[in-house]
Amino acid sequence: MNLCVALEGVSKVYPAGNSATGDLMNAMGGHAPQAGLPSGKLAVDQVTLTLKEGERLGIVGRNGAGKSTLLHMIAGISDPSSGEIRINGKVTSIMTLGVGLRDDLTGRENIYVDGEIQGKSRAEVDTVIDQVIEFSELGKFIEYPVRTYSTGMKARLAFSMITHIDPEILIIDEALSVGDATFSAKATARILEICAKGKIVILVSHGMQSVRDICNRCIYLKDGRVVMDGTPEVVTKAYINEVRGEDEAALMARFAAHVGNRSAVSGYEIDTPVMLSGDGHDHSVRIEAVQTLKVRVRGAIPLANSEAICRIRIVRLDDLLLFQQDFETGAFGEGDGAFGVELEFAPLPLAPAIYRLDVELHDRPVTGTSACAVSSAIFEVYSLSPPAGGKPMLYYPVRAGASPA
Ligand SMILES: Nc1ncnc2c1ncn2[C@@H]1O[C@H](COP(=O)(O)OP(=O)(O)OP(=O)(O)O)[C@@H](O)[C@H]1O
Repeated sequence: MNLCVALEGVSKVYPAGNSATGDLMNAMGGHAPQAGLPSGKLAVDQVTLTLKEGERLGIVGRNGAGKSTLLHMIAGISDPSSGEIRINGKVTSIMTLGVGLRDDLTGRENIYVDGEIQGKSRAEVDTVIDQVIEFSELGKFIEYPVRTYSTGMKARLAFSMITHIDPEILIIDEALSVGDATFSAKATARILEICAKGKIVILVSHGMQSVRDICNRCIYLKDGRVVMDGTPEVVTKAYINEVRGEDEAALMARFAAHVGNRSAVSGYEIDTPVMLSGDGHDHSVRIEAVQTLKVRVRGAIPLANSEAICRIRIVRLDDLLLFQQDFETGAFGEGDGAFGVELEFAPLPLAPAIYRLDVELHDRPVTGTSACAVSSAIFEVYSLSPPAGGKPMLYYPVRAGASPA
């Protein structure tokens, strides 16, 4: 028998109101319902695809693109709303590793139960059980109830069980992201072994490297549609570039909204903060890592308030708070309601990336989050000797040149 998976115009619509997320996604850009399809969330849209023996398909796409829905239909867990799925061969699916395990049974007992579900006799399971246990690296834990296992241990057991039953068509959803790096490498090698025997594998993963390592074909799913079908190298590269472009634009837009000086209460003002290196030069835009940095803040508070607080924060582009300190403005008062605060980092303990400096004025020691005045600036920390592996993309939404407002 020639193993084969064939999808012809397969669509899936989740009825409206089935999930809050589904409704929201729909409202934010779901497609208009196709003729003959019920209204609701169109999760998979007219997918036509044929997989032959020896093909290892990776499916990539953003959250909510329809990857799991597509896999569930191929695995027979749910039916398409329209279209046809033909399958030659026995489908074995690992949807979420460890979910099918019985918590009250030991690891060993679970292997027998799973064998029975797969149609194996106890004697047949006996011939592979030692290999399964060895592969799982669970040691003595194999005799303990599964409820005592960590998520990673459950994943190892489930993966070991599944790959020792010679699946014909193996469907894996994110399985390889579970477990430690060593086991994940072993799991990848095991899948390659299965593939070498000419089987069909369908893998959904957010790990582009897993897709490149395991698959020889890849589709990019976007809003339920196949927008690209090609080699894993080409498709994953195109996907990463597109996602990165969208993420960078979204992140910069988010940050840009925070940049500038704003005064919410009259009398409270902050000038754009100045950043100085150890030699006194202005480095407000680009600062070299591991150098001394001074932050100089100037502004005004009402003369009558000696309790005002100036809060300085440094936030990384992904919103991670890295530094926060409150200063009494009164103690630094320069008369006429003007205040000045200076802060020195010697050296600056920030890795190369894009950051935001927030300065807030509060009329008294901070109790809530509302400030009387705020000033924010974006800056880049760079290194003349960047670590191997390139720049972390999330932290680099723009090239050098972002300037404080
Ligand atoms: N049971 C359901 N009822 C209603 N809508 C659903 C249901 N399951 C999924 N959806 C919606 O269908 C769309 C596709 O979901 P799906 O889980 O297939 O995407 P995915 O690509 O696997 O996402 P992720 O990468 O986050 O797992 C999403 O908009 C999701 O909200």
